[in-house]
Amino acid sequence: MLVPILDLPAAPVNDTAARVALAKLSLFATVLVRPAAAGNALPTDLDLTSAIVPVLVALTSDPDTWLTAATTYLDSGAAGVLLDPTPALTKSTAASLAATLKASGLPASRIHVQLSASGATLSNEKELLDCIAALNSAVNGGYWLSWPTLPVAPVGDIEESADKKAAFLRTVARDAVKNLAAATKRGDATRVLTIHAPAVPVTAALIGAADKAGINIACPATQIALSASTDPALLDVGAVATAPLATDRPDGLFPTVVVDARGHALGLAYSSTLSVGEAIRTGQGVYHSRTRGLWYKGLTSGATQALLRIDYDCDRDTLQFVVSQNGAGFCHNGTRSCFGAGAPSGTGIAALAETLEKRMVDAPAGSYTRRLFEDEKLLAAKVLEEAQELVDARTEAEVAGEAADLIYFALARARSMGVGLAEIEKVLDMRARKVSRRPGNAKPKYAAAVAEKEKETRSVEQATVAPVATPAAPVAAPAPAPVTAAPEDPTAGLKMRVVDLSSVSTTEYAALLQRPILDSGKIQAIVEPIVEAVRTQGDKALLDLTKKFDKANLASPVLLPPFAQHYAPSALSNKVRNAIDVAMANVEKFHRAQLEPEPLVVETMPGVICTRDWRAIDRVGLYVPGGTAVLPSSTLMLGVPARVAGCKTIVVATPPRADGSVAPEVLYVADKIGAAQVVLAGGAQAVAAMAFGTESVLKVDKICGPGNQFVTAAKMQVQNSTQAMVAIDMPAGPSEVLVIADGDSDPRFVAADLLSQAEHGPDSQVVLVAVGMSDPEVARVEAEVIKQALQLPRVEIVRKCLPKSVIVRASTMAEAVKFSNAYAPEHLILNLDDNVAKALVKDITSAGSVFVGAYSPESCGDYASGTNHTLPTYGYAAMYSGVNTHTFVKHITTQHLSKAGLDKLADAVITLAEVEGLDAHARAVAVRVGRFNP
Ligand SMILES: NC(=O)c1ccc[n+]([C@@H]2O[C@H](COP(=O)([O-])OP(=O)(O)OC[C@H]3O[C@@H](n4cnc5c(N)ncnc54)[C@H](O)[C@@H]3O)[C@@H](O)[C@H]2O)c1
Ligand SMILES: N[C@H](CO)Cc1c[nH]c[nH+]1
Repeated sequence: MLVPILDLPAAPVNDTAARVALAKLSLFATVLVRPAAAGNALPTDLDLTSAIVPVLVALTSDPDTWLTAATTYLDSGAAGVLLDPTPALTKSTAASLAATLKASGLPASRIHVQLSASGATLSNEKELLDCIAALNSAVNGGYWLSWPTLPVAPVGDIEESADKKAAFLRTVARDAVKNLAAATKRGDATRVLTIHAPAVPVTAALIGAADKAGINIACPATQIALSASTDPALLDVGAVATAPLATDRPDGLFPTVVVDARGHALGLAYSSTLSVGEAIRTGQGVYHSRTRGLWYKGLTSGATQALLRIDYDCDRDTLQFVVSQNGAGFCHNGTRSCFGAGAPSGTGIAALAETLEKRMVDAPAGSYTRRLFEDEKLLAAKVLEEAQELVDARTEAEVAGEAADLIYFALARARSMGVGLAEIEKVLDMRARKVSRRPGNAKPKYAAAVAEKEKETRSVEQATVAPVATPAAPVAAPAPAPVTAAPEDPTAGLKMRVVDLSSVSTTEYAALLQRPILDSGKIQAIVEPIVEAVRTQGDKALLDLTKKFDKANLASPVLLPPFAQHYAPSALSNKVRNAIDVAMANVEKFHRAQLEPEPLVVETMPGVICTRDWRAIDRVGLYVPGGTAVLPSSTLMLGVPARVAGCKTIVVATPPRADGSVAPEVLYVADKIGAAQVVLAGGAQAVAAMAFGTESVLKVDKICGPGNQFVTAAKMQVQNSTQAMVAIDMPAGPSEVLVIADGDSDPRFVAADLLSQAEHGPDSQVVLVAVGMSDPEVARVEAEVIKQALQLPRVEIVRKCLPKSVIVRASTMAEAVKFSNAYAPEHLILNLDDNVAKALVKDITSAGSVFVGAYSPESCGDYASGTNHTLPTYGYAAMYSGVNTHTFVKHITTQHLSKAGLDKLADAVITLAEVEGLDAHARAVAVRVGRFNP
């Protein structure tokens, strides 16, 4: 087939000639649309459905630039992009281009790649075949062969040859091109080789012969006459459009199936080169009547057709005209279709849309449809009502019925605003062509409404279950089911309990120090079989558990570096990369400073020298939580100190998303810390896999990182296993914060800090110690908490956390500090005047990390200030430190005693050995200092 090359004028592209040319050429061809300058944006209203847009690929630079350009063109609806690499591809650059493409997630079916021929004889055939082989897995659109120096083929030879295919191959394509065309098709048949050889005059015969060899021919659109022309130098558009066709009919016509935009057959007609040319030139349904010759459909009846597209059939002897039929219809009997009257535009949604379009004009006054169109409020209420009913529907029949109702009112709403089904479908088609995806989260107010509704349903369900337990009532009509439940209090679950330290008993005080966690026995009972399954069954159990808990069906439980190959570069904006880089730099600075530069050397007695030095732990496993939030910050908080310490093997484990992928932000950090693998698993199974190792997962010596109760329990369990021989950092469970504030603290800051940890998970706990605050001051904080919580997308998690949280009223700062030390919070925020807060730090004896003053929000420590955010929870801050560089090292001591030194120490050692009755110990000294002669 012919592929026209259309050069757009310089921006702004408002050139009508270019638009008209694109519209006409798109009727029968895929068009290469070249912006005036490479990479230029194209007008958003340009219909690119049949267009391929070139994108320059600088192989030696950051792929981000060309990937962004390609994504933008594909998002604007372009059928494809033609990647034009510089320098010309080699086998190895083709392989890395394929890897980049695969990782990018761009659809292979819309990717075309430019190859370059080097000379008249295609001397680089082997190289081109290698490139095609390397690219085929990532390229399913097609290949272009640019062949500037191809010798001019004798036009006459081609046109006059009886065997056009043979002539074509002899003079233009040669055997090498046949090979390329075959390689292009390998695997599936969708790819086509397109040759652009400017030195070869393009003729209809050339296009036809090439098509038979499975090759497209490209030529500038300016060489095609798109309106009536007598210029012999121009190609007739009808001739080039029908060039690939062959007919065995004696009259030389091509049978033509006529269908509407939905593919419903309207009838059968015949075409000739002349009629096809006229159809393209006029954009109308024009055919060749076997009795009357050229036939402009509807010229006399008014039932004209707008031509939407011309398709070729598989063996190139039949055409399909896709049209939009006007007037009565295609059939001479006045029906839409020659195959029976049928429904106006088919059935279902299309028929409904057409009925509504008619009703908009002719619905009688007072009819329901007329009311709907005229009463905007009624229509709006019906759309909302039907949407809710669809959400509430449970059985298949209910869902089908409610969806039908919603579609009816949605189409009525669109029609009343002048929007028809065609426009809606156009939007849907454009969206289907977009390659960059939005997260698709619901707006907070709708998410909250659904959660509320769920609660409502639960309470209705409970209410209907309750009567079972009550004595049987006398026979009576069943009570009517509640139609609508009373609206619930939106502040439900957002109030914290308030207690006053001055009035609590010792038992109550002790209870306030407890965390809202499940009974550890219960958790261990859940975790134990999981750990055991992974220990004994390795990968198989790991994959099964990942399917069960994370809904991901994986072929392998690990990803290998470089991890950038597992996500599209465009998935990670420069803004996010920069933020991660800033955070990593600060965390590295703080953790590098923790390294002990020199071994500790102490001469305890003359001639007795003791030293202590450190070595990195060889293999470490970093658990990065991923159940309810993606935590690249935890990846860097663990990975940076591990790398700074010099750990040789770093394994990262994180729960995969249901589609088996891992957040690109986590993978970006994994690459930066030099991780050896990313284990696609979460919870107890991930911990067990790293502790024992599996066929795919590397065994580690120490497991670090935070997680939910299951993760923490599994860490505690494997550290006790002599088979695992693995250490852990500490119990870093559900996040918690304790804020000490007084009457001068800004309630907005206090509330924001409490919520920042409350949003982590339902088992988190937040505590406010309010020092000397009056009732109105406490009330202001409570009101702020509610106000800010209601604005959070994760408000439903907050609702589960706050009822387990508490406001503790203390009379004095000393009382507050005493309580905080006993609670030993993971995070302690001193939201107080700077000087007061700074002075208080020395009194803090137990806390994971302290945030000093009103302008030190905990979030800074969570992400980027430099301190670590993996910290002990549950009160373990009383005896554990948070993760730091030392977490990833172990210490080794040495000693050296000179003869004189041993002489001096001998007495003490021999005496103590004798006290313990360990004579051999005593003799090991005595034999050296001449007190024992065996
Ligand atoms: N202390 C710290 O330093 C720190 C830092 C960051 C995050 N956190 C905490 O980490 C936690 C992350 O929790 P998360 O759940 O979002 O992610 P997670 O990755 O810790 O846990 C998810 C995994 O839990 C397992 N799981 C879930 N329900 C289970 C069940 N019923 N039985 C067995 N296993 C089950 C699944 O395997 C799942 O993959 C939060 O509590 C957060 O507060 C703590
Ligand atoms: N607050 C958590 C530690 O308990 C760490 C974190 C990660 N992302 C946000 N916060």
